[in-house]
Amino acid sequence: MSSSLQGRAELVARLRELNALSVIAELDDARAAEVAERVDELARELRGPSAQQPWYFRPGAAPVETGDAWALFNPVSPPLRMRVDGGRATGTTVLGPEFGGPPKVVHGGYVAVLLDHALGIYLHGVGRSSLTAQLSVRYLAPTPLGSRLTVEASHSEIDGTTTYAWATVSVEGRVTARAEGRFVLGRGKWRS
Ligand SMILES: CCCCCCCCCCCCCC(=O)SCCNC(=O)CCNC(=O)[C@H](O)C(C)(C)COP(=O)(O)OP(=O)(O)OC[C@H]1O[C@@H](n2cnc3c(N)ncnc32)[C@H](O)[C@@H]1OP(=O)(O)O
Repeated sequence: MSSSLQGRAELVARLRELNALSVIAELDDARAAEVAERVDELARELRGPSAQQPWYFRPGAAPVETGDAWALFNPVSPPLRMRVDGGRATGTTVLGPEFGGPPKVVHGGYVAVLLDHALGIYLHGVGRSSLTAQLSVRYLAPTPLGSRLTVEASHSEIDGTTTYAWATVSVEGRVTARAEGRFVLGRGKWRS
């Protein structure tokens, strides 16, 4: 990664930490307001004309594998980098307190994001870049915060422009959530 992109990645890493600390730090309201003012000072430096789309969508802007740009450079994405190999996509991640729903448990919506993202990267990796048409998630056990999660995705059937695919989230070999879905080949720039 070029040094300028390391700067981008570092900015996002610090923002992630700030997100996490904002939900766990012991702060009274006055101290929280003080910190907010200092964060706003920083934001003022960045305000001004900016693109509508994330910078990493510009052609050639982010020389990293597809999907990694989202994980590395978007501070509200779960930090999940997937590898597609041997008919399967696999990745691992640890989600911090900012992704929490019930105490100590990953919010179900973020679990669905992990599954959908893994499926998107898998389909792109096998040359079938698709949009999610339908996704059904079975939450089999609570997905813990702060533990190493393994995310896997693959497909079961192809029917014309439709791919039926599945993904799982596991912790220590135990599946906590499984998604099955229907994905339709994207049009235009999505069509690979
Ligand atoms: C640096 C760069 C980084 C880049 C990162 C990139 C990776 C990012 C990865 C992250 C990505 C994360 C992933 C995301 O976030 S993807 C974003 C979330 N998904 C969407 O926004 C999709 C919105 N929907 C659509 O655009 C269209 O409705 C689609 C494209 C889905 C279908 O369009 P269209 O209707 O024109 O297609 P068709 O007429 O050829 O139908 C085909 C077949 O499909 C059936 N069908 C259709 N819809 C549905 C439905 N809703 N449920 C069930 N079935 C449905 C339909 O009946 C037909 O079946 P059959 O009659 O043949 O049996």
